[in-house]
Amino acid sequence: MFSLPTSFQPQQMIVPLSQLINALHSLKNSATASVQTLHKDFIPDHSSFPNEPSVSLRDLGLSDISVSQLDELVSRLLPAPGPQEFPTVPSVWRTSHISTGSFFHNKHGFSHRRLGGFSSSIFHRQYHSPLKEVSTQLQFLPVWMQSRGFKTLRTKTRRIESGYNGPVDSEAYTPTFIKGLLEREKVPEVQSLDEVVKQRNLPENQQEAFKLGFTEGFIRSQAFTRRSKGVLRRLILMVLLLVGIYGLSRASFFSVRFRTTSGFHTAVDPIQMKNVTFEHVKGVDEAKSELQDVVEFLKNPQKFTVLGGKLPKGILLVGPPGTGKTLLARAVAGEADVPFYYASGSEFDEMFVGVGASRIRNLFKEAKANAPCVIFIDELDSVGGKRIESPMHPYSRQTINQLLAEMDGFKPNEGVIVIGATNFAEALDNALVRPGRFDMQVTVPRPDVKGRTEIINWYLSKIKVDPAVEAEIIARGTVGFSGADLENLVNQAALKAAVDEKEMVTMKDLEFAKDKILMGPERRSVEIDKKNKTITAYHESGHAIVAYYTKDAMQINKATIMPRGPSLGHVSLLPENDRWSETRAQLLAQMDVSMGGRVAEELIFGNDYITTGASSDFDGATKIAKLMVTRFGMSNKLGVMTYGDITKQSPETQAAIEQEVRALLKDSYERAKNILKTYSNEHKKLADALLRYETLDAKEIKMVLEGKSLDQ
Ligand SMILES: Nc1ncnc2c1ncn2[C@@H]1O[C@H](COP(=O)(O)OP(=O)(O)OP(=O)(O)O)[C@@H](O)[C@H]1O
Ligand SMILES: [Zn+2]
Repeated sequence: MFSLPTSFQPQQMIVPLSQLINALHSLKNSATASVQTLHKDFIPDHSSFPNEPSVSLRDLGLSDISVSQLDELVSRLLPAPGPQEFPTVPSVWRTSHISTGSFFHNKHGFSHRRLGGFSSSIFHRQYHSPLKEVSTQLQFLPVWMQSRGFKTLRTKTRRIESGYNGPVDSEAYTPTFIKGLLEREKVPEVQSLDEVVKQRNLPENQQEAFKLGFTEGFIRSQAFTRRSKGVLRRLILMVLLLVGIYGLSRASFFSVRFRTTSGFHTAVDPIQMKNVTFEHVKGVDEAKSELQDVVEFLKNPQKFTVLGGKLPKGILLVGPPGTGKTLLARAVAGEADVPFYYASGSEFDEMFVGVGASRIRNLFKEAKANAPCVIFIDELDSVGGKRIESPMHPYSRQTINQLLAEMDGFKPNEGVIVIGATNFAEALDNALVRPGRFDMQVTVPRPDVKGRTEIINWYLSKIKVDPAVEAEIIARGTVGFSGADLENLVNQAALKAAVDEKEMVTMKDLEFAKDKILMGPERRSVEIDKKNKTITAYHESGHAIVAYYTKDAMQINKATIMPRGPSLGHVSLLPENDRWSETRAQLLAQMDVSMGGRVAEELIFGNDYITTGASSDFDGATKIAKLMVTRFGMSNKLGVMTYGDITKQSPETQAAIEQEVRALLKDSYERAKNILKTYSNEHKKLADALLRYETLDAKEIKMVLEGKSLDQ
């Protein structure tokens, strides 16, 4: 397996919001502010969920930060480029999409682009409103610290939704109207920081400090209110139940419900998960084989220890959200056919003294009585995290100690395996990862192309699919998607097919779902005038033509002039594989394709009519050129050397860098122009076809360029 120095692993790069705010403020005040410190300690990325509440740039008092300042900030936050195991974008990186606007804003934070390798790419012409873009984008920043309050519900719901038709949880049986009642909790209540500050009537000089402090605990207090509201709602539910909507036959349902809703449970019920096995977890073969021993042990603990087998008591599953950690833990229990106890770290993190600790005690007591079994603690970092030691979590130390005491308190041959999940092991309290506790770590990475293909196929196998569907094509275009994201993609495609009253899900539906997730919903309703449509058609064809006729460019997947999210149209390219590294030729090709859009506008409509819609393409090209010169050692003049912080270089070096970047861009521009001049006929044909058909896939583009008719 591909293993890298930890410093390259992007999950490490997560920035506490407070630091980010500080950095943003200092950047705002001085162009040279150093934000290097931001590289250090950090919270995990819980990005993939669109419904998270958010704080916008305005809330941070930064609505007037410029795009280039933000860009500067982001580039400093980025880790050194290098081959990255996960072609993922850490949270902060998302702001870079944002700030440069060069790729789509994308709530999932998937990369179309990453340092040290540019994966699948999208080129587009966009509405011109950079600042608006920036503020929409930044809304995702606080997602980092939202993990605690909201994740439980989400995971829980997801757990229920993905129930594998088995008796997963009592809630799986809840009829729709009650489910609705329960689910309303999921809607986040967003309150801007400024509003909060206003409510408190704080003197001016304390406001900033309050904002920072509050940001740290922001979610916590909300989560708390939400929780109490949940209890209320559930009380209503109880009454409904008592009235007998269910009848006495539902007595067992009732008792479970009661325990989990009372807020102070006294007993914990295991979840039997007979029908979840390793078969259900795709694309994480390595993790599965590492866990195989644990399954054997659970099947027969005595035999195992007699043979001298040494097993950890605790296993830590480490990986980004949605990669199947919970599913894997369930599968371990399922494979061994033992009870599975689910708990979420955030459930233990309580405002009241002793509650968290007593929940832990109960959980272990119950589990030990039913050994062999698996205890799964999701979001372990929210109870056992380093950063937890703050006035906002007064009793977390107590809770951690209880957990440690419990883990120390049973012998390996008792057959209790504690599996903890975290997005990121470094966040955990050191005491937790000491021998005899969570001393085995299993990485659950985002799936690679092969894994993604398997996952897509797996979820496709549950629905009616057009036999012509090629999962691999979708997999290639979804670099950075987690298992949960892919499951969502297939669902969305099925939904789309259903809405269109199709018999089965086709490639078009899958592509549609992918674009929707990556770039936001289509905007069919936007009336775009004919002139603008024509410019967009030529712009996008320009990208496509350059990509088509440049040897080292990636293969074209699709071109469209259908507005989506902030863009007016786009061209997407597909890498053959998840690219670990890129050659100089590939980087140059990528730049040329970026240039194609603007050059097309210029050639067709003349210099006076070029639009602002290409700014993002230039940003993209510039970024690549800069990286080639300063990070990849691909410039002859500057040699094989990296220049970390450009502003710290001598004025001569800075000038040299700038000159090199300019030269690269100019050459690239000329190459694109050459191609578009040479193939001006094809360019026109493609633009016409786009105006007529709106969207063209790879095959159709090829036909148009070969002069074949698309109407049959
Ligand atoms: N590798 C996978 N194979 C099949 N399905 C997957 C995979 N990964 C995720 N899924 C789907 O996504 C759902 C959510 O995944 P799961 O809750 O296990 O992720 P997680 O890593 O525990 O996420 P989190 O950190 O957010 O709790 C699963 O129930 C499953 O339906
Ligand atoms: Zn473009």
